[in-house]
Amino acid sequence: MTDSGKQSFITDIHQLDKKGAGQAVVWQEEEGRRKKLKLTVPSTLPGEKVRVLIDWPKRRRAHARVEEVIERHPERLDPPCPHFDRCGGCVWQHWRYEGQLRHKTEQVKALLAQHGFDPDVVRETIGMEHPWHYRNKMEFTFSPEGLLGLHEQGNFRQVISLETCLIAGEKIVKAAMEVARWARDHQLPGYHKDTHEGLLRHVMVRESFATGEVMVALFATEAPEGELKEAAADLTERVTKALPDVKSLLWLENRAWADRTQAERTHVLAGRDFIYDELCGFRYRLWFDTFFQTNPVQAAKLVELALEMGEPKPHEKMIDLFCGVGTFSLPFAKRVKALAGIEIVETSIESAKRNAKDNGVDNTYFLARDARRGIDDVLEQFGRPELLLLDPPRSGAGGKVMRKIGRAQPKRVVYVSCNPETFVADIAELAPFGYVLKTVQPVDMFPHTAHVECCALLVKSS
Ligand SMILES: C[S@@+](CC[C@H](N)C(=O)[O-])C[C@H]1O[C@@H](n2cnc3c(N)ncnc32)[C@H](O)[C@@H]1O
Repeated sequence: MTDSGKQSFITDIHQLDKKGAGQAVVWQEEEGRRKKLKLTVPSTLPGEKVRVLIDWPKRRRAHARVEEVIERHPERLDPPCPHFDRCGGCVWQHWRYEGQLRHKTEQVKALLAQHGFDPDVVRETIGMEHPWHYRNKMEFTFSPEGLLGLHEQGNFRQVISLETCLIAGEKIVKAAMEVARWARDHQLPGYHKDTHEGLLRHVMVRESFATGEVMVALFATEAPEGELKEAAADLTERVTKALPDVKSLLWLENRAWADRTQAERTHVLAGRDFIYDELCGFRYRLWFDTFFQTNPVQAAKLVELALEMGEPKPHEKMIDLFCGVGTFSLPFAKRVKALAGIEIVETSIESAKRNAKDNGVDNTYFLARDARRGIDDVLEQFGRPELLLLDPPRSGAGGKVMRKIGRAQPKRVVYVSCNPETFVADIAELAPFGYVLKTVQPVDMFPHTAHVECCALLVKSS
């Protein structure tokens, strides 16, 4: 027991949890009985012996900070980012990249085996050659004091003031620092989530690695008018001077209670209200709220992989379910007779249609509909597809959608997943329809985090 009433324990890290933190168990004698406490210990690795300091909590689980690593994992590194211990952006900068990739492969294999699938269909995870500055989009938050930064690990109320970020594109960091200096120089107040007072809420920066174009979007509770007009003009001058690649500088009014980067009104301070990006030779217009793959280097590999696995043919019809703005639709449409894309967000569908037109793709049919209803509508109007690709959100497609896919009987299903757990549950629904899992290829879209993306092929056996 220390002077502060905390207790010190030496313990072994036995495994990692789903979010990438170490797990350990410690025991305490209390009134003659041994009590067990499960610990979550960020920034540790399996097999390490560590000293932690904790308040013994009332519950059986607690978060603990490492005081000392007594026995180090052979792949442990000194994390290069000064914010690593506090920032919620990365969890594994203390682990050699090869170890991260190996862990991701093993995680997918173990999950498949647990659900009765053959783990040998899983290939080694495809990593990045340079796993730094890979993100093409970041959202930063203002603290009530007006400091711009990222959320603290596990604490969405606390903002860590930003000095650098090693996973964001370099222009993104530069733009965010410029806006942070501007806010400080003008002494503009940050927004307070509890009282709903204050002005500055978020900054979202997008950078196209292909075209070089940058979008900077500032979210505030008021319009850039009246007393704010001068400050807005100064923001425009500073940002466009420091970053000539900013082709879209936006001031977005957001008065909603929800803590999201949404807007009631858009004010274009400089340039247009979208930027151009490119992926696999296709050109896309991206607005501030357009979903687009955030690691373009790995996204290009993912699209190539999906094409390789799906083997689209010129006489075939295909469905792209959860198609977004058409990242998979356009390259596939070039190789099939006709493609139908289904997506719930209307603006994404408008964008997909425009992207198809901009790229000279004229055999697509895009439908803004919930996947469940969309499949029925498309099957009715379009007929049975030979090939179906799905790329659902983290929650997965769900049993009803998967059974509809099974009944539609495409010959081949390519499943792109950002959550192995929902992926395994979804593909289990296809087994009774005669689908066999042929290949699972994990692709590391988010180095230094525990996220795992996979591209898988299922083929109808009879
Ligand atoms: C992981 S993203 C994939 C988007 C696209 N394939 C891409 O690579 O850009 C998942 C998409 O599913 C859409 N979505 C979420 N729920 C949906 C639903 N119930 N029905 C149809 N689309 C949905 C989201 O809007 C999002 O665009």
